[in-house]
Amino acid sequence: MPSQPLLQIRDLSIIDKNNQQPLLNKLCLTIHQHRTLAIVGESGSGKSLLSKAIIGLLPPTLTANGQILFQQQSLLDYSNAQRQQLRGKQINLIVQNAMGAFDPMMTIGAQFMETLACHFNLSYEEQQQRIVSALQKTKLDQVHNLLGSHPHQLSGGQLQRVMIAFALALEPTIIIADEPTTSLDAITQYEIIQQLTQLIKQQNMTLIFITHDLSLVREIADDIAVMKEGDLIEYASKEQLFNAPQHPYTRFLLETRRKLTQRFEKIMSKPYVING
Ligand SMILES: Nc1ncnc2c1ncn2[C@@H]1O[C@H](COP(=O)(O)OP(=O)(O)OP(=O)(O)O)[C@@H](O)[C@H]1O
Repeated sequence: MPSQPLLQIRDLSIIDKNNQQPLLNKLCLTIHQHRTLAIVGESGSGKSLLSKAIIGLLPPTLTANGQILFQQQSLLDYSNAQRQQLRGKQINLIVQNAMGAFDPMMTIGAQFMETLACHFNLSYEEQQQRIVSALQKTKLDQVHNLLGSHPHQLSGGQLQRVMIAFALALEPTIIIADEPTTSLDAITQYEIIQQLTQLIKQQNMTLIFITHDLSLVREIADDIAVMKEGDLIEYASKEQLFNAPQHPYTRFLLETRRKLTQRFEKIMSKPYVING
């Protein structure tokens, strides 16, 4: 039984003001509380633009028409100040390139405290408690050393975990994760996503997860939206989509993945022989 709609997107179009080209076409999507929605689709299909429109970070050369209702409030009618207040605390974005998201001149601890101060009125001790707890939840070691470090002193995996900890510490209603681990190796990627999805469930948050990776989607999603060339072509529960895909493009995506998996399994089942 689906829960309350948290986010309703109605006839959302995004137009390039320079040439009036539509980049997203009258997209309609309802996102329910406490669920994980995966958005999949080929490169350039409009996944990131959709997430930017939700969080209010579209570049000024693009315009959004239609409606984005968050808890019945029309976000496209919000002022910049209202959007800024919502960002981070209510709707939080975790992006792919963690390094670019941090200030290189400030320690992680100082940035964490600054972020919390924007949204909460906490004492120094309360801030520290919240920061350490969020970092530990993402399985980061030596938290105190880490807080004194600058971003360049951390690995890609550590930085991604810190970014997730920032998001969790703000206890947002929705986290949008836009290919958050693409730049990491497969094992670290898998571990981080597992932790992120577990923590999101524990903290009763809603997750929108943007990815190309259908195997990951099968693991973590409740619902799946498939995009192609600015259109939402299919939106269904995971079971429905994997068992009975309706659109030929969705069938093509699933078939391609199945063939790749079969090929991989065939290669792995052969004994390893060194020629020559
Ligand atoms: N600022 C912009 N101005 C004009 N066109 C843009 C802008 N940003 C994105 N686009 C175009 O909009 C389309 C959708 O881009 P978007 O970044 O949302 O794709 P995506 O599905 O997230 O792709 P990827 O998986 O490669 O990240 C693309 O054709 C892209 O070139």
